[in-house]
Amino acid sequence: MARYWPEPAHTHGTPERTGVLLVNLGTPAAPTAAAVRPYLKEFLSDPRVVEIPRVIWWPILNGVILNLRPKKSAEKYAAVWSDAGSPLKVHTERQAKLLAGYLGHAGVTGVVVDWAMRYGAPSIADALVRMKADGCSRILVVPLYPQYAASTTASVIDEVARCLTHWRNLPEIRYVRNFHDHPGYVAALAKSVRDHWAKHGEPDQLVMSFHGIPKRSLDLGDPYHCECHVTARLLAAKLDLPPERWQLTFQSRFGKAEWLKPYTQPTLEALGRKGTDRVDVICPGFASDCLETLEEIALECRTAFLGAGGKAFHYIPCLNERHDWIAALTDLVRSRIGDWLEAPAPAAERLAATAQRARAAGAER
Ligand SMILES: C=CC1=C(C)c2cc3[nH]c(cc4nc(cc5[nH]c(cc1n2)c(C)c5CCC(=O)O)C(CCC(=O)O)=C4C)c(C)c3C=C
Ligand SMILES: [Fe+2]
Ligand SMILES: [Fe+2]
Repeated sequence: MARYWPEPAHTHGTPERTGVLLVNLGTPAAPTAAAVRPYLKEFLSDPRVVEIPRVIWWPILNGVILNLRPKKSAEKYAAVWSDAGSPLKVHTERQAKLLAGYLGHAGVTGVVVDWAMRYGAPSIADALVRMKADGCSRILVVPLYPQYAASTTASVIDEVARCLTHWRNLPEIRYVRNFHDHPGYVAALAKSVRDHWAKHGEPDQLVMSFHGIPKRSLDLGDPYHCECHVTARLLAAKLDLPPERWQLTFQSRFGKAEWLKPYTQPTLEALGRKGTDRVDVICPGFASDCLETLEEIALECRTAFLGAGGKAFHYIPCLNERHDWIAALTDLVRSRIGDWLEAPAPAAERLAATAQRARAAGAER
């Protein structure tokens, strides 16, 4: 008698697998105005990012902004672009590859790790289709933003949900909401600072600069501001820094409205003016170096601080491919998918299907 072990019908013969999807913000395909324009259009059309009524925002976006900003932004991108491409994309892809390796090393086998960008390519839609083809019936989405913000984290979840509106047979989905206080992430940040100081000595002041958001978002209940403060306090505590040796600032203001304060560049200029010799800046809200860190901080803010009278400016890189950070990410992912790995859900279905086939085979005999 032929014996076989049927796959659960609903997977149509493909195995049940767990997928992990890392998502970052997105970046243009090239450092040119022609490539920056469609990227900015997609990004700034997201109602999670610009919360102004469309009738007002649309003419501003399609008029002034998309005519003037692409050229200026492209020049900034050109200053940080590498042979491998946009730093944000390069680091995110490497992080995904490393995570897959670390999970395997930790004995977590058979997990599909993929990566995508919220805006531009590679898209979340394509990643979900690839993961489905790979047999992923459970997917953990990991927005690579340590601090939750509606404009970033929630926007990733919106997009995942939007993509799945076209599907019939949905995977089980979970997402990491934040990891601003994850001990491994904070320890990796602290170690990256200590590594820098071991080589270059200590500064007078450590500035922790986070990407800003409009102040209105805080007033409406966005937890981002508080989560940035928690990360900063945890990092300062791990470094044993007294309050007078560090401060938190917000960078990358966009538009004319008030954003979270204090603003990074004016703070650095004030430090330069009042005679602070050396400032180190770290950007703990970015898991990867990108335009906002490499251009705005490491180039523009350096010039501003030195121009205001500062003597030395050090930029401490993002966690990027650091071993301790990828280990923390592995730990974070494992903690969220552990039950998916331990208890293979199809077992009950398999047994039921096998019993049914056995009964049917018996009836035929
Ligand atoms: C780290 C978290 C981020 C938050 C919060 C965030 C909010 C936010 N950003 C804009 C507008 C722009 N941001 C741009 C670049 C950019 N932003 C983040 C991260 C956050 N943004 C990253 C990682 C990057 C870099 C992308 C890269 O390719 O390297 C840009 C594009 C560049 C430019 O033209 O200045 C814009 C525009 C808003 C309006 C906002 C909150 C409402
Ligand atoms: Fe941004
Ligand atoms: Fe707060």
